[in-house]
Amino acid sequence: MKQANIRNFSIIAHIDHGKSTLADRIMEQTHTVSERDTKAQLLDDMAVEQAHGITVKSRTVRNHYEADDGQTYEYNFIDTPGHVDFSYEVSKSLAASDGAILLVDATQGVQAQTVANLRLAQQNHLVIIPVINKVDSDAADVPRTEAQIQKLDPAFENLEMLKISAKTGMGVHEVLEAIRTTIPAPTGDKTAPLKALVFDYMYDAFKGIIAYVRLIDGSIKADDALLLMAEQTKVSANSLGYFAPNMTPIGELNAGDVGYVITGLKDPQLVRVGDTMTAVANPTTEPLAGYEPAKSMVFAGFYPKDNNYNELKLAIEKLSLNDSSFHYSLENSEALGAGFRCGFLGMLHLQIIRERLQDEYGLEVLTTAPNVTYHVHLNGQTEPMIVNNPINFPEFSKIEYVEEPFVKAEITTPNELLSDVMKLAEKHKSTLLDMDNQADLIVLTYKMPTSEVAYEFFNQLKSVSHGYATLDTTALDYEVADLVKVEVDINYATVDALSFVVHRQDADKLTQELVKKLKVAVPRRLYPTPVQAVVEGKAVARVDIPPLRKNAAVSGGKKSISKKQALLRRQGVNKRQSAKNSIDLPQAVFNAVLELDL
Ligand SMILES: Nc1nc2c(ncn2[C@@H]2O[C@H](COP(=O)(O)OP(=O)(O)OP(=O)(O)O)[C@@H](O)[C@H]2O)c(=O)[nH]1
Repeated sequence: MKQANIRNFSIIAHIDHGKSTLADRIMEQTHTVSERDTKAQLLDDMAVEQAHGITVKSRTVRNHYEADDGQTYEYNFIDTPGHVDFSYEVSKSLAASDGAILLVDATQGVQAQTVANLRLAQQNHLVIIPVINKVDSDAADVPRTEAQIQKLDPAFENLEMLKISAKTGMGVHEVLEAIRTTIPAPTGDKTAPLKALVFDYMYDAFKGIIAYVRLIDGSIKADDALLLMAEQTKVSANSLGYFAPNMTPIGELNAGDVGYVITGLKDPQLVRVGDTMTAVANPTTEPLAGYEPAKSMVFAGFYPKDNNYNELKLAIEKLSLNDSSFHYSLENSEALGAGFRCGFLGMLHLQIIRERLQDEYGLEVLTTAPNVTYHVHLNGQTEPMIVNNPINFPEFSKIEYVEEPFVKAEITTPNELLSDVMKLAEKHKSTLLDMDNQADLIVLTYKMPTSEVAYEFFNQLKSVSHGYATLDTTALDYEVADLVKVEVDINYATVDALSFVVHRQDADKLTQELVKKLKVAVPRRLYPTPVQAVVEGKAVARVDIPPLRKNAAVSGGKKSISKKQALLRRQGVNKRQSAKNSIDLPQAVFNAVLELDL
């Protein structure tokens, strides 16, 4: 394929505006797949994606398009996820594209994520084709949607926009033509030293690490000796090809192409998304700019449930490779043993990783309460202690002060929901920095503690705005905060894995809520079990879990004395045993903490 006949593009859209449906139609109309094969949304085949109805992981698919000018074009479509937790994935896909289709649902109009994704595309200097979708729907308001899009960018002002139905296929041919006529062909030099952007990775149990690449210059042939520049890792191109949408081997990838390289490499630690791939024989001198590594916002402990630590370790390693914004390190808890401290972009990300462990690896994990990274300044120390695990949060008498991270939170909301959204933000310790109009939407800019945004805020925002408001966050600096560690004692023994850190002002309310939940969640025993929440050495909330059976000392009046004595002896044995036994806690106990509105 001549380079002039290649187009690399993405589709960017607000969630549910029809991106996957349009991708399916494009694959059908270019005969990449037959209509029969396009069962329910081909691209969203990951089980979690189907369960959540959202695209999590980016895919790339090569299509061959026979255009109206009589020529055949190679259309590399790079799918992007639509959720805010995954904007990191979006930037990766966009860096590999030359243009983007900005898809807007005519029944909803421009939404916050439309604006946020457009901004990312503009930062990547992509040519943008706005397209209005769902025009077949009775609820569509095409003129209003068109007017909103026109206000987003001066370039769209007098533009005649494409109006389509991804569902019926109407107008999709015009989109295919616009891709050819509007998005530029890649401009690389096939004869220059190899320079390829590794924009994603996948792990395959048999084939090892598979790198997704966009070739900027040069070419790759099977068996070429390659170099991943970040870690100076040498690999061999065991096999290469493209996705159509299944892996399709090919002998050579050239400048401008998007495809995959099977490296055979087994160690996930040696590869990095955003890396530059070059040839050992004739390496490029200048690596590509790559990406900023994604910073974790939320941390939580993952512990194996059924003694399958090694299996869990392997699964977590593979997932972190496949999802470069998911980080982990090893950790230990007295209550739960060996486990992992995992870093996520947000709570939805955490939930999705948990589900992927279950769906793809059959592994259930115990999850501890989420937290952010704190800077703890100890008395007499100049450097702060970096704490991202409540277990390591130092004892209060040693602490001079604590700092927590803040974010700039940009909330885009329809005008009529403004007051509800503002009330919610205020509840989460925010400071309003700015207020602006964009199309028919209001953009509110707040400064907020990261912990307030990262846990439940997004779900609450979705709920008060019926899904119409969206959120975009950028990290700001650390600031002093009044934080305390809450410890949970069960039967007078601290269960370290249940500890969490909260703002002092919320500690009372949250600990009361917590013990109430624990009263139901902690398994009953033969004797009453006290559960208390402790803050700075003082028990601030307490419940007693009732015993499993009637206590011999207070009931069983009709029983004979010897039977009572036997029962008392059994209870005594149980008490002594339990003092020695490590406590076996079900996920329900951890959920009691996870469900708190921290
Ligand atoms: N009426 C109508 N419905 C559509 C059209 N395109 C998509 N839909 C429906 O809109 C819903 C969302 O479509 P998807 O293609 O899954 O949306 P998406 O943007 O890929 O969603 P995410 O992957 O979650 O970002 C589905 O129920 C589709 O059937 C259209 O042109 N007309």
